[in-house]
Amino acid sequence: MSSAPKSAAIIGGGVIGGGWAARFLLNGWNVRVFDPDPEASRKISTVLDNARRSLPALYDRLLPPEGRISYHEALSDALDGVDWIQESVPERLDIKHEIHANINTHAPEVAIIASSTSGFKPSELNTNGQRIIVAHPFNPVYLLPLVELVGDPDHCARASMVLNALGMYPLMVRKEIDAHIADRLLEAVWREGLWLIKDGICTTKELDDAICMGFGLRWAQMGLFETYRIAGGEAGMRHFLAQFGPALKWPWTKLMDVPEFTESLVDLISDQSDAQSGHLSIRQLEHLRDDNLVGMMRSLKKSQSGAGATLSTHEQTLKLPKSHDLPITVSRAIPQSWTDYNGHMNEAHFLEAASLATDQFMEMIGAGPDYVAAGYSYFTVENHIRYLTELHSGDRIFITTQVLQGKGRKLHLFHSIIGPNGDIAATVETLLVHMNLTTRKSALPSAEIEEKLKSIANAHAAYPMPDGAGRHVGQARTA
Ligand SMILES: NC(=O)C1=CN([C@@H]2O[C@H](COP(=O)(O)OP(=O)(O)OC[C@H]3O[C@@H](n4cnc5c(N)ncnc54)[C@H](O)[C@@H]3O)[C@@H](O)[C@H]2O)C=CC1
Ligand SMILES: C[N+](C)(C)CC(=O)CC(=O)[O-]
Repeated sequence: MSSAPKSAAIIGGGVIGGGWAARFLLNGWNVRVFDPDPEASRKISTVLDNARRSLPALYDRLLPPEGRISYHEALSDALDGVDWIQESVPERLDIKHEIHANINTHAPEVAIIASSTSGFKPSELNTNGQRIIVAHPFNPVYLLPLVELVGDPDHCARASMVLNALGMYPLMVRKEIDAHIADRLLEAVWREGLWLIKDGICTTKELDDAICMGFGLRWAQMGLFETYRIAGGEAGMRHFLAQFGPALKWPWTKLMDVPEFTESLVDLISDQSDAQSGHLSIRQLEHLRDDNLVGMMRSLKKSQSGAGATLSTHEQTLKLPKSHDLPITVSRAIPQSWTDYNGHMNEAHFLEAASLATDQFMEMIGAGPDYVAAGYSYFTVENHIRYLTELHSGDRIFITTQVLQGKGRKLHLFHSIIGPNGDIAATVETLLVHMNLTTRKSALPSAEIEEKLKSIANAHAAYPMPDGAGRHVGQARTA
């Protein structure tokens, strides 16, 4: 396969097209946009700004260099030589049919052609023998991994590989159905919600509280069926069904009965929504949503649950840069969540970054997860941090790690955190001791590790002692 950047055509650059553009671009693809709206490039730039401040923050590795984005007045231009075509025009079958007919005329033969449609089936889109599949994403497309794939199995399988490489989670919908899987669920909650408000049972805020304070939190890490299995107690799902099965006959839902879509319903919902969130701009709400999503997804990554497992798999494909110098043990962007009220990276996260560097070094010498599972590891017994220059959200940093001593039970490392200008932003000097995890006592490392460390330490001895090594807080105590 050629290593030239791949390119995607984004047809319709609104909320969803803009999100797709960001997902492709930030994963190194070139993006070619076709949208007749003269405001399209401005709107997409704001989505890109959001994506740049949030997507890299999910990862403890750098994403590939950004691709190039271009805007095209003719559809045929936008489709020139592309590998993927993503249609995200408004959800109207007549508009979709018209644009699909044009796409079909100009699309490269090998390109995947996908529609973002929330609810139309491939059989409704492909009325003239086209080869469009559904690739239904979730907003914000640059952060949320789920994409529902519907249509020709071979095309969906190809699409699936691409989506995995973009850090997404393709879900094959095996049987086409109006509104796919996820949107049917959303639609059920949405319709029920409209009734609850129309009938004056609750306001938009109270309904949102009911989601955010309870089952919304559960659903990010386990779905409906796993959480209800647990809700059945020790007897699990069978007990849950025995208890709540009869409720299916009770009037606990109005699902088949949709409130009439009138001006007064629109006013009721919009006014309540203004009262609930009108004090914040859409941009502020987007930032709040994205920062929360990043925080949640990063913590799901630690437990490898739900979207965290997808994130972790993608992260493993992001390689550290090769170095002919001291080894690079971290290469990443600073997430917003690492900054504090002083508007810069908080002190605690310098240690977190250095701890990631130590973990990477452990992998390099063969003391990674398998070694730990075999009952041995290193424990940190001392750290000394020097904060030299400020770092800010979005800054790209890398860390080099020098072995100052690696003999017997002791391992003495010196991490230099290099900021975006190439300056040393901080140094973290770390002393570790090799441990037997069964006895919880210090012990000699394995012969292989001893050997590896010896050769690294010998090579690193050729470098001068780093500035600041051996420092302590030298402030004299005054009375
Ligand atoms: N908004 C959402 O939450 C989600 C929407 N979707 C689906 O994504 C698609 C797009 O929805 P949104 O982005 O929300 O709509 P939008 O209204 O934000 O954007 C639609 C864009 O298409 C452009 N457009 C209109 N006609 C066009 C044409 N003939 N050629 C090229 N561009 C054209 C418009 O100028 C506009 O920029 C729909 O199929 C929708 O169901 C999917 C997931 C979520
Ligand atoms: C409301 N909606 C049908 C446009 C929702 C979606 O398609 C998915 C989402 O992001 O909620």
